[in-house]
Amino acid sequence: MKYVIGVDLGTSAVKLLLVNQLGEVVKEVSKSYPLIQKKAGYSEQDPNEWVTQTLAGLTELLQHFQGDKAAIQGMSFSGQMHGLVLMDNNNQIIRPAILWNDTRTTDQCKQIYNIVGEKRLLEITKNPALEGFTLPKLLWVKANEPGNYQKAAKFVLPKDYLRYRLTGQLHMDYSDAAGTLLLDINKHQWSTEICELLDISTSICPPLIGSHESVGKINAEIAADTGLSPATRVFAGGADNACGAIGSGILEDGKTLCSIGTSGVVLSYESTNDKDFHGEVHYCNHAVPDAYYTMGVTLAAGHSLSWFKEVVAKEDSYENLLNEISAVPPGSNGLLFTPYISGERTPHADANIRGSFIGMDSSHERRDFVRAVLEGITFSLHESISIFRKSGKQIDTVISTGGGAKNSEWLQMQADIFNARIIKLSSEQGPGMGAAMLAAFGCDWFDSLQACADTFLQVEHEFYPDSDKVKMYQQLFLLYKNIYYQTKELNEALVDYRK
Ligand SMILES: Nc1ncnc2c1ncn2[C@@H]1O[C@H](COP(=O)(O)OP(=O)(O)O)[C@@H](O)[C@H]1O
Ligand SMILES: O=C(CO)[C@@H](O)[C@H](O)COP(=O)(O)O
Repeated sequence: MKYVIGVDLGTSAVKLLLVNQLGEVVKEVSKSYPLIQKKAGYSEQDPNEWVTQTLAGLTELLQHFQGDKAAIQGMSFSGQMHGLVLMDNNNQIIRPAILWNDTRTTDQCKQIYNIVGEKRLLEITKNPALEGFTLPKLLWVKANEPGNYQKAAKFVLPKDYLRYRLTGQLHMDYSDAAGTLLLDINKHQWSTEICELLDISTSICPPLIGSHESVGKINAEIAADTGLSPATRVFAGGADNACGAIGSGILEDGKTLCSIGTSGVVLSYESTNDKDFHGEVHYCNHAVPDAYYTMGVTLAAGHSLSWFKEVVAKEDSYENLLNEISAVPPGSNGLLFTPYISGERTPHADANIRGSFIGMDSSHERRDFVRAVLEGITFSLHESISIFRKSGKQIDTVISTGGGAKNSEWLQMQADIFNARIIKLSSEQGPGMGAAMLAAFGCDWFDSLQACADTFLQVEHEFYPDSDKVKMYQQLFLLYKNIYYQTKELNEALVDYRK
């Protein structure tokens, strides 16, 4: 039997999958690391933690592996997108990574629009200037930490840094580069125009590579430390959402993914890059050669739930907490929640908005709040589904993955709110599975990623919308949508009081 390893460098943890030739997950290991939040709106991580935890994870993954280590033929990566990792001339880390959910860069987004122009930026990158993207972070360091900027020889994204530490080779793949706002997504090359306009040296941009392409072999030292064979081939990998799409079989037009990790994403396959969503959703290169995808992003999806659990039920398991919600009807007995605890991206690109519970009543219990949190997250994702439907896309089936797909009640809620059939695959680890599939394809196990998906991916369960609940949620969604407009001004006024 042959094997590959998929490494998903998430925001909450690195998840490693050992997958055999049949697509079976033989072993799964997860190692978590903290977020560093020095101020409201700031979100950083120490890149060394990613490496330490990945190495510990690989060691654990291989600890009781009985087969021939050389049979583990390939490894690839999926990574949280947009995070800025700055490296000096000696490839040393200059400062902590500034992550995708860090929203300190509103001024830099304005600067990009003033200098490049909104229309030109959309033409080149297909995306608007959003706080979470990498280019505004680079400009923030340039303006606020000139000493660090001067030292910067290269910038990379999180999983590129991890791959570098495992192989000694530095690259960035197209799907992740698409989330930097520096890639000309039609030409598949760094935009010298944007670099020149913003006075950024193109030498800071790393070499580009395809997601399924080989970057070489694992370092001998890393192999010895973890128990891997030094013959293990390493493939570039991709952005977590691109890999999540591959790992969920989103490989042709008409397929839609809902992923609930720390962030939440509704993603749709695009065979071309010529559609115009006016920047309402992100438009990126897929990790599949010559393909694209569009997506709407809820900044704090799973994060809203993990935050709520941390505040009110720290010692409880997710299973216990979510068990309570089946006793609560849709609408959580008159309680609504907006998941804007870190600001929002789709459909409101707004770094200052914050979350609300609306309708709190003395009769409400913890379970009402839990249900309201899940409904609020799902309503937010439904805003992205609505944008896609408005553009003419037919969405009757959605593949659901990520931590949020672990709970059946939540999957049924997705069916009722999206008014679509929800498919749960046998592994909810879409991005890690996608990374494993890129390695399997790179190792020539299959002629195409689709052939790999046909072998690797199995439907475990389907959830169908309940027509009565669909109607209730349609009414509640109208109320939910209104909360943003009713709370926007209040939140602007509260900015000065935040940490
Ligand atoms: N048993 C569970 N049921 C429902 N949601 C869960 C469960 N376990 C974790 N989650 C949610 O999944 C999120 C983590 O998802 P994951 O895909 O691992 O995230 P990431 O890739 O960002 O690290 C948590 O923030 C939590 O909200
Ligand atoms: O910023 C985005 C997409 O634009 C996020 O989706 C990140 O890619 C992080 O993903 P998770 O850690 O939630 O999987």
